[in-house]
Amino acid sequence: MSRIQTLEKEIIKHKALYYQGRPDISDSDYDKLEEELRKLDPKNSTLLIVGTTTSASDKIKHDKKMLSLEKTYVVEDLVSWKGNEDILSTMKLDGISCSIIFEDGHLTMAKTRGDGTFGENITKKVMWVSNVPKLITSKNKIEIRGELFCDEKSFFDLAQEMTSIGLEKPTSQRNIVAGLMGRKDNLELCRYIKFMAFDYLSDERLETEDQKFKILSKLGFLIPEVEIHTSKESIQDVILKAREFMSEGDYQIDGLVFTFNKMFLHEELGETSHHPRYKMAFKFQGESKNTILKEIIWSVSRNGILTPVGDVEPVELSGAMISRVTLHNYGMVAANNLKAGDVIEIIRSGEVIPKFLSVVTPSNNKLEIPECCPSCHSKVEIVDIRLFCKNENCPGKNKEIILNFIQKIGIDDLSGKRLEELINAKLVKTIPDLYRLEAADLMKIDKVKDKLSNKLIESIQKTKNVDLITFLAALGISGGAFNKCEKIVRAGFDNITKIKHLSIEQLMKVESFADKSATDFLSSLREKKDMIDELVELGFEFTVEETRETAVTGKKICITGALSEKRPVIEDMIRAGGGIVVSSVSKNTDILVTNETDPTSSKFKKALELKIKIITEAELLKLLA
Ligand SMILES: NC(=O)c1ccc[n+]([C@@H]2O[C@H](COP(=O)([O-])OP(=O)(O)OC[C@H]3O[C@@H](n4cnc5c(N)ncnc54)[C@H](O)[C@@H]3O)[C@@H](O)[C@H]2O)c1
Ligand SMILES: [Zn+2]
Repeated sequence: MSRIQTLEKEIIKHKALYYQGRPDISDSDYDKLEEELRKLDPKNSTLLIVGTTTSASDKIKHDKKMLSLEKTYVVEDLVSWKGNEDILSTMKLDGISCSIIFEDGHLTMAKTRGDGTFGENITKKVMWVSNVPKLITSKNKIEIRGELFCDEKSFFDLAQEMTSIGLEKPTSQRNIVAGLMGRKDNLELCRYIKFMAFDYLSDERLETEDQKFKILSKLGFLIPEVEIHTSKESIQDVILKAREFMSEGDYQIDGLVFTFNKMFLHEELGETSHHPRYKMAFKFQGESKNTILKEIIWSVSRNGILTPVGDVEPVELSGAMISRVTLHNYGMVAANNLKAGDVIEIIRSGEVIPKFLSVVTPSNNKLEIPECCPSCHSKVEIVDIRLFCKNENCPGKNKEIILNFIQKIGIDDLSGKRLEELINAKLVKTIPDLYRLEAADLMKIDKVKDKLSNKLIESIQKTKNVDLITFLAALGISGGAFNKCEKIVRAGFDNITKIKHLSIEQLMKVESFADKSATDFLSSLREKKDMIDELVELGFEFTVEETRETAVTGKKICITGALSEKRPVIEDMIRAGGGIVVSSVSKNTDILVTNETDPTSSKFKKALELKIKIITEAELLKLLA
């Protein structure tokens, strides 16, 4: 058999397994097979197959074909595809696609995508999906398309229920959805599945894509957050947001889907046999590998959540050696019965922290869930899928709060280890305590000599003159990352008094704050008011940098190696020039700043590999001038 024939066979086999929820290989390994075939035979018809043929006896023909999506990993591709048209973005859920038909207001049929032409009848199962309305107000025949998916909390509950009734534990949030849709019994388990709608097909003539989402929402369907983009900057913003969601969100996404907003363009552009030309998926390239989980380490975070990190046998993933992966939360550990010795699949996508994906081979060890906080030993509380230390004075939690502040405000000489010594010596309990420290205090702790303590005090005191956005971002307000605080300050809330008196109405008018995010932000800010007053009393003064239009405006810039000034100083200069500081190099990075001449750092090597512009500090200063 030729290599081409072998690849064709392999691809078809793996597709069939994957769409039944029983993949044999990782997505990145599967993608490599497609890539290889594309190189050998770009027009091979196997590459045009949508999904997999269904072997089910109950096959239903789709009125309109259900296609796959064209994908890219590069922002520039999206921007050139967009041209001057407005495009709309939604998160790309990683579940299985589903079409639901309503006639005379009643749900009459639900089917999978199948091979795009014929789908499998899953009506009985979808009847169990509680967030799918079974009766709607529209009397016409309409078709709703969307994704069936399983969120973290439901996965946790589902895994428990499946074990309790003697079924095999589900392997992953994605696979279990396909698995349940293929089951002949226990249909009630489908009540743990949710549906998110993203397409509306009817005889109605609509002008724009976003009208569809308004209709879907009115009919009672859960819809993804929709944003319309007119510029490259806003596309980059939403990609950044999706990236955050990938590591922190409670359901799985594998990118974003972009669609031309004007419906007449859909007709004009049409479809290939594989995908519509008016849609484009932006995916985060991820590589996954198997490794051994050596130990689960729990630590308490600044919001009191006990987070599990997996210490794994080092493996190389997308050019970096990985020895630690996030195991997300208690729910994930419990639902997957994670324990030392398990062989697990881990993934690293773009700049996202490497994370656990699924268990490949379980070990014989026992699942161990901590009963006490690793820092203060008080009893932990279980809230849904998270373990909490609710002790207000938990030293571990306080250390994380203060350490976050130290790093964000830029007290470079104060390491986590030294902070721990200060906390243990009862010299520091809160952030303001840092600013009350005197040289004599510092000399009480081990190895801190006269000269060093003066230098440390100087570094701390220097940060009292701070850019307002940096200060706010350092406070650790919930939902108050740098880019969010920047939006608030740039919206005219440019002094601390205005910030302290922010109202919910005002905040909701600021870009990217909605009802819930605004409420969360304000209640968290309120808790920190006394501390802000204390810091002001200790002599804090805030500045607001004017941003200027420069040659780096809108550019994503990464720094590596030592520069003549401290990192935060250079970073502030970049931000003041309208640039965006990023922490690692990816395809989306525009510039790497370094004074290295030889590629020693991994960022340097990666930038060379991706042909990203590399400039020196001196050249950066010229661009900022
Ligand atoms: N591991 C394996 O063995 C294996 C085998 C086959 C395929 N795969 C993986 O499957 C993927 C390819 O599958 P595909 O062809 O179904 O394409 P896809 O899943 O990448 O994209 C198409 C689907 O995205 C879904 N979608 C989710 N959110 C959406 C939104 N907001 N708007 C529009 N659509 C949305 C739709 O259901 C649509 O059918 C690849 O990632 C590949 O690695 C893996
Ligand atoms: Zn604690």
